[in-house]
Amino acid sequence: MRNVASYGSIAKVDDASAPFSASSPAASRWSGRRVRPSDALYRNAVLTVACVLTFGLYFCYDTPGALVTDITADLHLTSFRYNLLVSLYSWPNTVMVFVGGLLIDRYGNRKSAVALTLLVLVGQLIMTAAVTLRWYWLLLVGRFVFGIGGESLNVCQSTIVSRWFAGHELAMAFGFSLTVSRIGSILSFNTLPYVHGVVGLSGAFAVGALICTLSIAAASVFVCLDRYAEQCRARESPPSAQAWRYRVDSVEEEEEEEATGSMAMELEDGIRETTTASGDAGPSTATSEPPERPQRGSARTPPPRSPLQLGLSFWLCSLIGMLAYSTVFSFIAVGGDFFHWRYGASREYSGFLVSLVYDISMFMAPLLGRSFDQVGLRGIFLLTSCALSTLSFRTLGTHNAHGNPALFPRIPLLSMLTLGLAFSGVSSSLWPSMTLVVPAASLGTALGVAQALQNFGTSTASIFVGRTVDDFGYDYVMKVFAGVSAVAAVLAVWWNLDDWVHHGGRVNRVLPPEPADEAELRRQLIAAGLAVDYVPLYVPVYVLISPQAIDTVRRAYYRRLGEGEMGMRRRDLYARLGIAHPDVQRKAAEAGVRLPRPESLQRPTGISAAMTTTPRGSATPPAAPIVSASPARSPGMVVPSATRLSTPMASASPTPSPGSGRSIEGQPQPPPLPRRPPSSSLLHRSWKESPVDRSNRSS
Ligand SMILES: NCCCC[C@H](NC(=O)[C@@H](N)CC(=O)O)C(=O)O
Repeated sequence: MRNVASYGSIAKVDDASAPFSASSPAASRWSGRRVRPSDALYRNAVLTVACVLTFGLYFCYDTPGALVTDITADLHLTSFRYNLLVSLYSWPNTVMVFVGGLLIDRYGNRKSAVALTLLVLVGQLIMTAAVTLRWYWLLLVGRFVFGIGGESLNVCQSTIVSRWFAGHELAMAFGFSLTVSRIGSILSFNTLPYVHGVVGLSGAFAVGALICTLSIAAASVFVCLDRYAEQCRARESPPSAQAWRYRVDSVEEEEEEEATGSMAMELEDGIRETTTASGDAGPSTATSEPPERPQRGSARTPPPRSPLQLGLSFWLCSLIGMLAYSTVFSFIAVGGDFFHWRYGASREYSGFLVSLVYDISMFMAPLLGRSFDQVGLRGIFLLTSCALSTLSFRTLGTHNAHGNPALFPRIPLLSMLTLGLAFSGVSSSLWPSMTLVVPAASLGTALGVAQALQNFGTSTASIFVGRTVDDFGYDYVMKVFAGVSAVAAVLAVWWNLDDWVHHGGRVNRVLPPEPADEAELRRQLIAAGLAVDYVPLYVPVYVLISPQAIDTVRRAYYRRLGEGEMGMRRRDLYARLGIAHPDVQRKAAEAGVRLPRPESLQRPTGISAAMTTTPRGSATPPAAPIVSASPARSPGMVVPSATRLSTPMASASPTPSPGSGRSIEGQPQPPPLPRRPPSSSLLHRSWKESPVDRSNRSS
């Protein structure tokens, strides 16, 4: 047996085995309105903790950069040793972050977020111990552990954001996560030198560890929020609904298969689209609750794909990211030196110019993200950003005929503003697009591969810069960077074309609201026959069969026949009394049915009698007089004998009295029906206002 439970405004079929689930109307009545994962407040909380996840990571990542002079001086590090320390974050991640992505797909976001924030903290604590003990090798170990946790944490954050904010909020949510990450970097550069002055190197690293605990707290809160959302979803989505989702997914899959030839991919795409949500209920759902993570072991759950199955679109996107990020990151690493030596800028101004990339990105990321959500065009903007990078590097590596380092003095500032805008565009459009071109079940793997490529590109570019600058100079390096950015732009053209031809331009489209949006979910449940939309069903039926409706139709009918208000009241009265209306009598005569003559009617004193039997002030209108051959049944009531109709003509009265057609003089009478008040309030009003009645009462 199934019953219908309330799902917000949705009536949904639920299993009777859970008669008082927390989502049942009864439970809702007792518990009041519960916070729903689709609430804006809830989703903002999720976004906040998701952003804070990597705050500690970015703060600590830039600690060596912020304290470069102090670290090298305090620990007596050579340039090689320092660079080895810094690059030990990236090198292992040319492989390790790929493994991390696989594990994230395997174990889910909640476990991964906690484990990875812990790993980042452990790495930072090891580094803190290392600088305290002045053990360089331990510093390397710490940076290694920190890097393994950190890059995978980036992947985890991206999968969380894409699952909770899939749809029309995706890019903006990514933008906010980038902003918080940038704030972590900027805070590190701006505060750590002062912190070092107060508490020394160990203290500065310890502050980083303290900030990492903030990220662990964020991970813990995320676990609670995500789990609660999942519980809500489980309560509100019966197993059959889940099964239906997968059925719909496979339909989508078949449609897409023709275009892509990849059945599994589209099945997973469909699952992401129907379960993300942001959540799944996310119901930002939009109402968005987080998308449901496909459960392993489920017969219908598609397995994560191997990287080789991720498709051309993904690989192009990853390559663009690798080229674009590697030039910017490796330029940032040497930017201060570059501006100082090549342009003669002061150390401070050089630092300011370099930091512009992060500063602009911090402000622009959410703005660009919001724009992408509103107008789409992620692919076009990624292409434009790569072109802007090309322009920026090209101008930085251009000199006038006299060998002066700039075509005009403002080149560094303008180029860095351009590069900042380009970097913002790349980071704001690349990651949301990445989540659109890979199936949800393989997102961790895909982002892991992309990050691994990015780390490989950045490490390689850094080595290239180190080996090239001394022999060929910075101009050469800038020109190579411009060339690499141009290649990225060409790949972006290819990527856009491929997406347009094979996938209908999905990366440039405006995404619809979360599928878990309540309205959409209701539509889906109703379409699947799992919910009853009682508003369309119940209200029209009620309206159609209501006494008011019947009376309105009847009145409209008689009005069309030219009956006035008084005539209709008379009809009401005749109907109530069970007396044949003159029209009826005429028709009966025409039909050859003999009706008693109207003159045989006694004065309807029975009306008064009937009224006296109705308590004053009673909400129940006076019942029509019960017609009975037995006066004993209704003492004081005069039976208008020979006036009751038993012929079909009685039905000429649209609202026959309960007693009509049951009493014809000389004929056997059926047992009297129980008294029942007239159902129409209009009839009641007519009755009360009837002048006949008034005259009867006065008599
Ligand atoms: N969840 C954020 C997506 C990554 C943002 C991106 N960072 C990276 O790609 C890191 N691999 C950078 C690093 O090496 O720290 C960014 O735009 O910062």
